[in-house]
Amino acid sequence: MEHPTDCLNLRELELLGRQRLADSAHPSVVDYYLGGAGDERTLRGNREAWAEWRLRPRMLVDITEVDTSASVLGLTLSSPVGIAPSAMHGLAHPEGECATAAAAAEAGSLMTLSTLSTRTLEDVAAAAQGRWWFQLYLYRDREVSRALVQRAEAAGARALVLTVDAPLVGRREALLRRPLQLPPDLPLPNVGPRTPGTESLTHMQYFDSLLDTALTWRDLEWLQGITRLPLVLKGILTAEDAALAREHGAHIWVSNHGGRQLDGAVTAPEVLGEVVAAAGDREVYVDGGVTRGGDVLRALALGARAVFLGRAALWGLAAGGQAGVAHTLKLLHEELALDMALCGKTALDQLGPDLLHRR
Ligand SMILES: Cc1cc2nc3c(=O)[nH]c(=O)nc-3n(C[C@H](O)[C@H](O)[C@H](O)COP(=O)(O)O)c2cc1C
Ligand SMILES: CCCCC(=O)C(=O)O
Repeated sequence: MEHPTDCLNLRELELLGRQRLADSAHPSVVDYYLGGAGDERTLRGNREAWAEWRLRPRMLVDITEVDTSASVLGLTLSSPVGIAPSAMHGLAHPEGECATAAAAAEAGSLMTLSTLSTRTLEDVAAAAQGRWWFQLYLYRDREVSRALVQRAEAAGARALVLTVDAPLVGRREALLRRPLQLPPDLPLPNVGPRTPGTESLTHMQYFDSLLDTALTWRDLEWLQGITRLPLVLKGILTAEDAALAREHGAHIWVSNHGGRQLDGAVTAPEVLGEVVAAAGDREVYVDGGVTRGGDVLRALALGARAVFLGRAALWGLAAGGQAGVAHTLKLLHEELALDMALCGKTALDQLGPDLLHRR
C-alpha cells in the first residue's frame, strides 16, 4: 500500500501510518503513539471491549435512506465521530494539527485540539472552520492556562475539554526504556521554553512537571468563571463522577485515556451504561479502541452521543496528512451507515440497548 486511500479499513491505515512514521521519525515516537501504561491491560481491554457486545439486527425495514448525522453541543456532524485530543501532531506530519483540523472540517466532523499542540491555536482555528474544541491541561501556572482558555474562546472554540485523568502522567514503560525524542525544532507554542533547572528532565517528565496535581472539583468554578464556553470533563469512568460532573454543569467524556494512564482501569463500554444513567441532561461522549463503524454503533446504542478517535486519527495523519485523516473519517462513516442499514436502523435516535446482546 502506497496511498492512504488504498486502505480498506483502519487497521490497514494503522499499518501504513506506522510504516511512514518508522521511516520519518525517531523510533521512540512510534512507542509514544502505540503504547499504554504498565502491563497494557487496559490498552488491550479497549481493543476487545466493543466486541463483547453482539448486534441484534431487525429485518424488513426500509433502509433506502440512512441518516448518520449527529448533534454535539448544538453543532451538526455528518457522523457521530470526532477527533480526540492528542499531543504533537507535528511528529506525524509537517502540517501537524492544521492538517487534522482541515480534514475534520471538510468531513463535517469535529477536532479537539490538545494543549500540547505543535501549531498555534489561531492557525488550527482557521483550518477547523469552527469545527473545534480546545482541550486543556491545567498548568500549575494558572495565568498561562487562563491566557490559553481566553485565546481559544476568542479564536472560536466551541467547548473547553478539561482532561481530568492525568494529574500525573501514567507509567509508560516503553518510554522509560527509550525516552521520547523530539526534533529540536518542533514547536510547542502552548508549552513555552524550558524553565531553568529542568534541562535534565525527559519531555514527558517536563510536561508532567507543568501539570497541576492539586486540581479538584472546586477548581471548576474558577474555570467556568474565566470562560463562557461549555465545559466537558474528559476521563470520567464512574457513575459517581458523572453525577458530580452533572452537578457542576459539565458534560461528560468517558475515557481511560487510551490505556495510557491507570493500567487496570475499566473500559468505556463497560461503564457507559452507568455513566449515561447518572448524566441526566448532560451530553456523554466516549473514546477508546474505536476502529470500526460497528464500534460507533455500539457506543451510540449504549447511550453515547458521539465517539472520538485517538490513535486512529494519528495513524491517518502519519499515513497521508489531511488526506489520511479524511480517509479515516470516510471509512468509519461508510461502515457506520452500512451497519445501521443491516441492523434496520435509519437514524441515530433509533439506536438503543435493544440493539445489543452481551456475550
Ligand atoms: C499519542 C497520544 C497523545 C495523546 N495526547 C493527549 C492529550 O494531549 N490530551 C488528552 O486529553 N488526551 C490525549 N490522549 C488521549 C486521547 O485523547 C484519547 O483519550 C485516547 O487516545 C483514546 O483511545 P484510542 O487511541 O484507542 O482511540 C493522547 C493519546 C495518544 C495515543
Ligand atoms: C502530559 C501528558 C502527555 C500527553 C498525553 O496526554 C498522552 O501522551 O497521553
